[in-house]
Amino acid sequence: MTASSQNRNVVSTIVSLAVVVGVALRWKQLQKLNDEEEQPKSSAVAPKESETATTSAPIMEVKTSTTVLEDESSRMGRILALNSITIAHGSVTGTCEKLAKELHDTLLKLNLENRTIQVGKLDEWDWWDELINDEDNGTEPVARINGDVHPPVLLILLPTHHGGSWPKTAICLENALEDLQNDWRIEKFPLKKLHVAVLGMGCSDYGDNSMGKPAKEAFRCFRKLGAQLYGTKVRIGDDATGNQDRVLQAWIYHDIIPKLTDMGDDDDDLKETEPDVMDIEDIGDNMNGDSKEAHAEPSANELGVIEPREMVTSTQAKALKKEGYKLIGTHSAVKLCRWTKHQLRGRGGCYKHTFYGITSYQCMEATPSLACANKCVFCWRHHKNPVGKEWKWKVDDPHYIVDEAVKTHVKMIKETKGIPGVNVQRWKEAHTVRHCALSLVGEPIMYPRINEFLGDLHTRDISTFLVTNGQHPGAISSLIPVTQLYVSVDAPTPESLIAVDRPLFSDAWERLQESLTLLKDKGQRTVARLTVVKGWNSDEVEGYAKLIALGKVSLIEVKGVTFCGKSDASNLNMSNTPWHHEVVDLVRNLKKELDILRQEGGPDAPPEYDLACEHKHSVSVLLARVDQFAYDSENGTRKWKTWIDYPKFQELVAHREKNPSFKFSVKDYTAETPAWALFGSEEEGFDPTDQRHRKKKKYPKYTKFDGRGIPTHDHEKKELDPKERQRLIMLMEQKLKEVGAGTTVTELRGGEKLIQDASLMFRGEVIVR
Ligand SMILES: Cc1cc2nc3c(=O)[nH]c(=O)nc-3n(C[C@H](O)[C@H](O)[C@H](O)COP(=O)(O)O)c2cc1C
Repeated sequence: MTASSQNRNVVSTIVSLAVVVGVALRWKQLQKLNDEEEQPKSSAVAPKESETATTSAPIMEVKTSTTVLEDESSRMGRILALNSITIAHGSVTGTCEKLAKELHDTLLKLNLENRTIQVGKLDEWDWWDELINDEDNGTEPVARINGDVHPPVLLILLPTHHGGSWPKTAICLENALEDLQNDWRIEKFPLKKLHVAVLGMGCSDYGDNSMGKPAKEAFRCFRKLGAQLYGTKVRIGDDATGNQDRVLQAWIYHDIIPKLTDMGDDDDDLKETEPDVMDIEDIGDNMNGDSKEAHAEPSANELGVIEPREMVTSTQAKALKKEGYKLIGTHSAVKLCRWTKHQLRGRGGCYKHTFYGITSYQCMEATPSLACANKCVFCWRHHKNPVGKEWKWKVDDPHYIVDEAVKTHVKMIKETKGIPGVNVQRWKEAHTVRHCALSLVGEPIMYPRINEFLGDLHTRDISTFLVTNGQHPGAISSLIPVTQLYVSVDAPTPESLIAVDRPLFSDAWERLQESLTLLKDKGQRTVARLTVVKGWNSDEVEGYAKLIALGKVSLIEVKGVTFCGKSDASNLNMSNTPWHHEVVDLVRNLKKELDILRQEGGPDAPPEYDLACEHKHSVSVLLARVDQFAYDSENGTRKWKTWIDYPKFQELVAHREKNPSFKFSVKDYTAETPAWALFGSEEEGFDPTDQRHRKKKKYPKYTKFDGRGIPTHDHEKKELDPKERQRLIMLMEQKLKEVGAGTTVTELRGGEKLIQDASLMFRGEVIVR
């Protein structure tokens, strides 16, 4: 039992249930008064649709009694109010929320007479108070005057979290149900007047039978507490098959609507009879729903089919295409990177150009596996791709994928000809793909024929930058040499890894550690990639250092997260995006921690790293191994060779192809890093052969800003005079009036996003992510 529920019980053991109810009511009112005092006026919430007269459905107005007026600070109506229908969801990544809205819309269209319909998040109610307090705010007399009396209906949508646990957003309900069952002072079937239906969401790819557990538990608890359950089974939607919409429809049309429209004046429901309690253990097998269309897709066994299914469902394909992905075969995709377009227009390349000398306009972003075993909070795909622990889908031919990927990429290049400012010479060269970034979406290393796929790219003289999230150590150890092999290190502790990556594997931390350890013996260039999400994984640098030490990686890339616009599936916003100087600070601290570990010595001591390059434009900094990439110039200054000799790499892999016992290593294909790409250079990692594009050149370049984003220092790093500061403050205030305090994201042609945010107005760049 939780601490909060224990407290509640300690307080309430001194009074009878009747008194508890009274106290609870008063306490709730007092709480609300307190809350009101603490909250600024501007945060007052607008009335819900169902509380206003603006909805098209004939919703009964219930705000007539004194009790309701007393309770007016509450946004949500009472759960046990007669004639109420409450839709409550515990959504974290948006699925249940979306389905709850669809259910709400469907019920509104039914024009159910004399009902209030409300929809909200579970944590908008105090469930203990709601479920023991059946004083319905005076709705009963009003309802009786109007004729029909309907029992309260509660429709719950619950996602599944790790190992079948309830998501944080639903713990409030879990605790209340547990307390209600365990509290000896409460009558036997306290919820007998309540009608309940529960819908579960989960993902069978977790493969641990956890799918829908919270929904099943809720179902059992409500039944134990005497509630009238709609349907004898809990329906469960499955992300892996994308059947959520069908399950919702089955729930609505088979379980909910027949009951809602049937019950009419059926006062039996309100009679204080013993409910028909089904043996709880019987529920188990029936949990998946009783109508065929509500089921998760039938298994291969059921169909007698041996052929595995295709990875991407039609819903997922639609969503991915909408985001600009060109799907290839049944599990691969390419997409034109914004940096490709940037460099074609002479506006600078990506950080891989700065750090490693790739030509961004000859780089193809691709993946042979749209599926992934994580649902990272910063995933720029907003989780529209499938998830899975292991490959269980049809396998396309690797040569077909490479062929189609290149053709599709070149087709997209052709289409860029019309973009203003495209450099014709570069555009022509761009028709030859020279690099492949396998970091687009999903987990490339999951593809069972990844080595053949990579080999095909190498025979076409295409370099390979492969990024894995470290959940498949087996695939890392059997991987052939690639130009650069990355493992994403998204969090420094097991707890933060679960919070940030939201992995399918319960041993995700151990898998990451094993993957990093395997990097030590790969031979070629290896990279630990850190994506900094402010407030999520930006602390505990010591933890990062320990992880990195496991692999003794060649390079450490630290990059600020890119904000990809608001998404149902992500809680990120602009405040999670670090400034470049914050990333630099983190990198300096990381270096210090690595130095400490190195000085401590021992077999796991990391090698020496130093800050080698930066690309301010994409908030990225590179730490490189001194022994592999640094050398002293004649005048004693440190120089770097982080760039790649691509023809040499192709030569080496070709040699290895002929003679598999041939080994080569990092130093065999390094190349000199130009001065403009080095950390601390004037150019901040921006290739001087290109032109940095600044918005209308409206403001001069500033070098320092205060916390609000107002410049404090001019382009020569001199402090601005107070008069100029005042002018800029006024400009910012004016902008704030225009665009508000938050961030607006406008989707531009080609999927780029324009971020409007007053705090960025003096940064001088077009902020397209
Ligand atoms: C952090 C996290 C952990 C999850 N763990 C499980 C799990 O253990 N078992 C399962 O069946 N589904 C699991 N899922 C899948 C969700 O239940 C599923 O994606 C659901 O549709 C999410 O609903 P929501 O978008 O409304 O939050 C998990 C999802 C997340 C984000």
